[in-house]
Amino acid sequence: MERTGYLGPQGSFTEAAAKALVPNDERVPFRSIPDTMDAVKEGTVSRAVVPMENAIEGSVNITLDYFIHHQRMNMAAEISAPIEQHLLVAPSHLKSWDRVKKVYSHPHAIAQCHQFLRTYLPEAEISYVNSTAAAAKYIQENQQENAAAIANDIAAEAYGLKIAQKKINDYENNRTRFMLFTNEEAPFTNGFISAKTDYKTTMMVGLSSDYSGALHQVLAAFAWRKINLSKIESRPTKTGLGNYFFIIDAAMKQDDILIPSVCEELKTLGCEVQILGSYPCFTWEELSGFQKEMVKKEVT
Ligand SMILES: O=C(O)C(=O)C[C@]1(C(=O)O)C=C[C@@H](O)C=C1
Repeated sequence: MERTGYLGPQGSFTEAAAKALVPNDERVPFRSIPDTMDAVKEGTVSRAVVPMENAIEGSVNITLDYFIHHQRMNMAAEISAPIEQHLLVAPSHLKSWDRVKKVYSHPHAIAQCHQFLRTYLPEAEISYVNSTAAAAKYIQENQQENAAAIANDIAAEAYGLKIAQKKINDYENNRTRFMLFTNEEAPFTNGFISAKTDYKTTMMVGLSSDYSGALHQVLAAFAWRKINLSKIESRPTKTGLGNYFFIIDAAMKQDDILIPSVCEELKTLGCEVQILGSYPCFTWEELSGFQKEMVKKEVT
């Protein structure tokens, strides 16, 4: 059985994503995103699931930066999952939830509920912790504190908390993309890959120098081959102000013709190019549908 690390503790969104993506693995919680990724390099686990991007707040920069600068592995699979944030309190604070003095959660969860907090808890101090589930666990362990956590219903159940306010994220259709990283070279399998499975190939591109139209030329290499890009993002190289590289997600599986020829063209332009992974992309809805079907088959 494979061991998969995830941003814990139990009850995090990341745990739910890992459970859907690799249901048969032994899942091991870690206390931070870098710790989860380090565990793969150290061999404690063979793969890691961590949050990558949220529909409201954008990229999880610590994941991207730690991966690029400190812990290079393969991007091996993606799962996107719906995210519903709730305000959780200890049972004794249920009626007085609007008088809590402090709100704990992961920075991304706080950002997803920014307007809610401004409107209903404008005086509350915000305290950032490593994950939504870590916030819920903290409230359970410190019930005397007049405080709340932003987390999901699984965490509410796991830590004996009450949902004081449901669905407090400021925008509907809240989703997060989670990435499975591994050191293994073999292609990812979880038994759910079919001919209909979508793939992405993620590339890191550094421009040779700052000249007008440089990015346009990079994008043209994809455009004339009719390769659809699902995301392009710039991140600092951390070598000086204004120095950036681009992370480009091409909506296709790595092949023998198109992707290698894009790389060649970009290199001819003087760009540095690295392929960070080519991986299947799942949704939580499709995987939980598959898993329900399997349970039904086992029962009948
Ligand atoms: O997995 C969790 O519970 C987390 O706290 C992480 C995280 C994230 O970093 O995006 C995961 C999903 C939600 O978007 C909010 C927080």
